[in-house]
Amino acid sequence: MTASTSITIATRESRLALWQAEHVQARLGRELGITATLLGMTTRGDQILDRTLSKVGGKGLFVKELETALAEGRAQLAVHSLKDVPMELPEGFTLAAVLEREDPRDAFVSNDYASLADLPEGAVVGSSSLRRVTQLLSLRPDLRVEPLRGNLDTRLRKLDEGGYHAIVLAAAGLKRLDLAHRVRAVFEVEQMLPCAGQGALGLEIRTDDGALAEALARLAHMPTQLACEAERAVSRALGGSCSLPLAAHARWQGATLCLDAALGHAELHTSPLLRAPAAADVTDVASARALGQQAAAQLREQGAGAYLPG
Ligand SMILES: NCc1[nH]cc(CCC(=O)O)c1CC(=O)O
Repeated sequence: MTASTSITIATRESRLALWQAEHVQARLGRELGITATLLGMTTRGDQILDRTLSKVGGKGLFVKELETALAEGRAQLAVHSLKDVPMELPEGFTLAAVLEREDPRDAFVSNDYASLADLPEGAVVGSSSLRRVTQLLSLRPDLRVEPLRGNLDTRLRKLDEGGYHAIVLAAAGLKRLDLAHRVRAVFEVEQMLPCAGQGALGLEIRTDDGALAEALARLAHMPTQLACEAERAVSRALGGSCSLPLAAHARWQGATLCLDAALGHAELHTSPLLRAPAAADVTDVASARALGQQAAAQLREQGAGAYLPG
């Protein structure tokens, strides 16, 4: 790619998606000399607000329309929150780079309470994420967890309208939108293990676009990319479905990647969580994925089979 190259970035139109696309647009210009324009699109995932996404087709709903734009040549690059990207991309598409991760943790957001521990008995907490629901109930079985969908602004508005005592959101999204002041407490990862890829951005392109792949590789942050490879491999090894209450988070200690995975029961949200800690020296994608597969195997040994949807 030359300095005069210009491309189109396909993006969803939520404030967060646009922030992320503009962030990548700025980096393309600054670091690679590539001019990019944005193509905003509405996806099915943005339109379905009344049902839990896992029941209507899951994460893929946020990326399909963007992939169609890539396939038809209306755009060359799609910017995604990595956690919304399915574990297996359709034939013809590839993740060219994963960018350095923002804070991967979940945040406790409330107008009246400083932390989860402060919530009164039986308080109502908003979340539609099975991963968050199972972990919340394992920390505080007395809570009532109620569905909460929509983009970040919508979810905050529903909190402010009084529908919930508190809600749980990704810290990364709130920080990116200058909403960090809404965070009352950040969950330590041991308490509320994040989902695979949380806080990271994934850059998706057509597999046949070799020149763009080569250019984007320079934006990749390898420690994040390998950590996310390990996290995503856990999910892939368990079937890759987003209707699983599955958490996977990896951290570096020197050259060692420390991966934690937690699985809740797909239907009985009060069943105890299964946990698999695993660690290995990781140097490349293959060793990162092997670590994720090892954690998934540990979950299976603990009885994950009975936790997976039938
Ligand atoms: N599922 C929606 C979604 N996708 C990415 C983020 C936040 C940013 C990120 O985790 O990268 C969010 C909001 C949330 O989970 O609270």
